[in-house]
Amino acid sequence: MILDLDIGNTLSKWRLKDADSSEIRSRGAVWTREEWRPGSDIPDLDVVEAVRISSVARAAVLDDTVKLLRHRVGAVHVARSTAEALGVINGYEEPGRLGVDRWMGALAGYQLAGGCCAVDCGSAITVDFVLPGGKHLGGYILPGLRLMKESLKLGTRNVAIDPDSEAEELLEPGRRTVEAVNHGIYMAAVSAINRIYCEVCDQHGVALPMLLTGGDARVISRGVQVPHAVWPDMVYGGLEACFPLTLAERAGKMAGAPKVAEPVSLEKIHAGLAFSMLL
Ligand SMILES: Nc1ncnc2c1ncn2[C@@H]1O[C@H](COP(=O)(O)OP(=O)(O)O)[C@@H](O)[C@H]1O
Ligand SMILES: CC(C)(COP(=O)(O)O)[C@@H](O)C(=O)NCCC(=O)O
Ligand SMILES: [K+]
Repeated sequence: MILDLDIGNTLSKWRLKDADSSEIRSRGAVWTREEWRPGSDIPDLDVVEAVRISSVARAAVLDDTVKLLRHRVGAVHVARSTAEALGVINGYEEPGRLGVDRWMGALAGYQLAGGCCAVDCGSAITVDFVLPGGKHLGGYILPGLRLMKESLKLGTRNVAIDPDSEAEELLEPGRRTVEAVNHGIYMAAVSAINRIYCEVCDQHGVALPMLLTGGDARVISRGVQVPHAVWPDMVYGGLEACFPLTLAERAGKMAGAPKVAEPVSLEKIHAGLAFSMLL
């Protein structure tokens, strides 16, 4: 069994993948915390022959995790942001400083779709661009839905956006504090994503496929007008591509990869932008 770990600022996600059949056998998530214990949080390390890790938590969290796992598991692969990988050139001035979850997402997106816009809706919302040919432009970092809400301190932090809400409802003016906050932060997130996408595609003259991942991807997806696909396992896809272990992975297959949505034409993107500038 292969254990894949995606340690984010809020949640540490894990999944067990069958090394022979490439099927996902189980998955889960625990809060990212300082003294995270893989032995007690993740079931049955005895069946695990290899671990792949993407972590943006404090270095000490990763160090402890790796130390614990090395005792129990033969192979532990830790992903790093590098200047180049799998045909993608990292756009950061200091490539190692790009969040490794963003790098994994960009690599997975490029492997799946060629040039792409990779959006990760977690504690932060990140929007990264890779052009056809593999040039990563860099990206944008915004507070995620939960962080935006907590920063307001209006006593609404415990009333989350219902992930099953329809976008039309979430974009209406709120008539209670909690609604005004939820609808405000939702509007901020989806309009920023739509606008960023249009600006960058227009500027670079290419309509890129968009891929969405992260804990808030489903609800944000409903408000994003740009054609896109949701890929909950996108960060794991980067781990698979960087450290291929199964036959399917060596053949370039990433688990749960969605059908890529055809982007709208550049003309439409340009017209939409021109219109929004008039408002
Ligand atoms: N069951 C859940 N528990 C916690 N957060 C959730 C849950 N479902 C959705 N979320 C949202 O997902 C975000 C965490 O998403 P995730 O992609 O795991 O973030 P990170 O990678 O930063 O840890 C939270 O900030 C919250 O807005
Ligand atoms: C931007 C992030 C905080 C997003 O993390 P997440 O919301 O997925 O927990 C993470 O990718 C990170 O710590 N990045 C380092 C800074 C950078 O990418 O420039
Ligand atoms: K994120």
